[in-house]
Amino acid sequence: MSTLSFRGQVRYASGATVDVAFDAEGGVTALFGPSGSGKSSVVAVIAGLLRPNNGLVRLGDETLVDTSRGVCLPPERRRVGLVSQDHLLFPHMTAEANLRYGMRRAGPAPTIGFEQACAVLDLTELLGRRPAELSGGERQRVAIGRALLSQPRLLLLDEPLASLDAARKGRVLACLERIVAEWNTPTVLVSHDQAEVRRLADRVVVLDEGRVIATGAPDEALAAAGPLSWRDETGPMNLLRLEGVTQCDGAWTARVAMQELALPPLPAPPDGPLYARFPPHEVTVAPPGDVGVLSARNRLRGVVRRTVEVGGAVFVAVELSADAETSLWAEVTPQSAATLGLAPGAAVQCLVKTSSLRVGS
Ligand SMILES: Nc1ncnc2c1ncn2[C@@H]1O[C@H](COP(=O)(O)OP(=O)(O)OP(=O)(O)O)[C@@H](O)[C@H]1O
Repeated sequence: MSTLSFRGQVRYASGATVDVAFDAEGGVTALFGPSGSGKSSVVAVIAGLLRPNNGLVRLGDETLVDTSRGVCLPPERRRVGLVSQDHLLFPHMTAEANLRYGMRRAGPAPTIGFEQACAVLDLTELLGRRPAELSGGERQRVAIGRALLSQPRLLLLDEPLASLDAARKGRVLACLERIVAEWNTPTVLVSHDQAEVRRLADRVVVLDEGRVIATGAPDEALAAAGPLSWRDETGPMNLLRLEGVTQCDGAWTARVAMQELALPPLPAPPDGPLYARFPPHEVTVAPPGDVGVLSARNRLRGVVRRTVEVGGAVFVAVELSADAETSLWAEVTPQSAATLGLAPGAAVQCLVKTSSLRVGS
């Protein structure tokens, strides 16, 4: 198993600096962060497309970059399989020829065979087609297959799902899950999608403004990184993984941290993991105990872990009882935070209207 040890500093002429260090020991390591946080710079340094001003990058016992000794291996000698958003398949070659091109770069004792890769990535029907005759998701699967067949010591996936719609995303995600389970090739996944990260990653490195602001298991690292990193395209967003989703008399419910959550109606029984998304400003914080009759059906009990003031609002991280791994953010005014005594250790309940929840994969 190749461990990636990354230390790199890049200073751009624009004044932007990326200064990042992390270790990735097998499994899937996600680089997560908002736009401009430095993810692509780190990928480019690992792949050999960008030489850092200072850096020491090692993969297993091989040194890819050591600026102090003037070492910077060219991309083709790194055995890093890169799949990026603009999957660069050869347009004049069929899917099969693209895949076999990947195999030409493999070492003498391949561990991943052609038929096996086609089966896992669902490519068998597509082999005779050229890239222009494939959908975005199909092209992405061929690109992943080609990278895998080159027997990389490290798979580098740079936002592999970014340009796909929800259905195609689900299909490629399922393929990635199978790849991880089948071969356990050490993988670095770049993403700004929390759900993707939680589903695939063993550990997360959260970047912001060119620095590492948290690392650890997905829930832990994302919670530690604070509300500004818990974003989707619409702004700060909570994301809770739902367990035991069931329907009874037309009402859908699920469990989160051993507590019950009432869900809005779902079109169909879930196929794969489901998440509830809701913005922190949709959460009402109340003291524990009876708060009387309210329209909000969801009352999640927890303990305040920390508070962060951002732009005149107070974001409160609440660790849900019975599962300290799961937390959510509530946004309140400084006045409410003071009145309610929202400080670390305070017991609270978080009221969330069912209609505020968006449920999806
Ligand atoms: N070629 C360049 N010249 C000057 N500045 C750059 C260059 N490439 C990146 N930067 C700056 O370096 C910082 C990190 O950028 P980087 O592309 O690594 O971030 P990112 O997290 O990959 O962003 P995105 O999610 O938008 O791709 C940003 O401030 C960016 O403006």
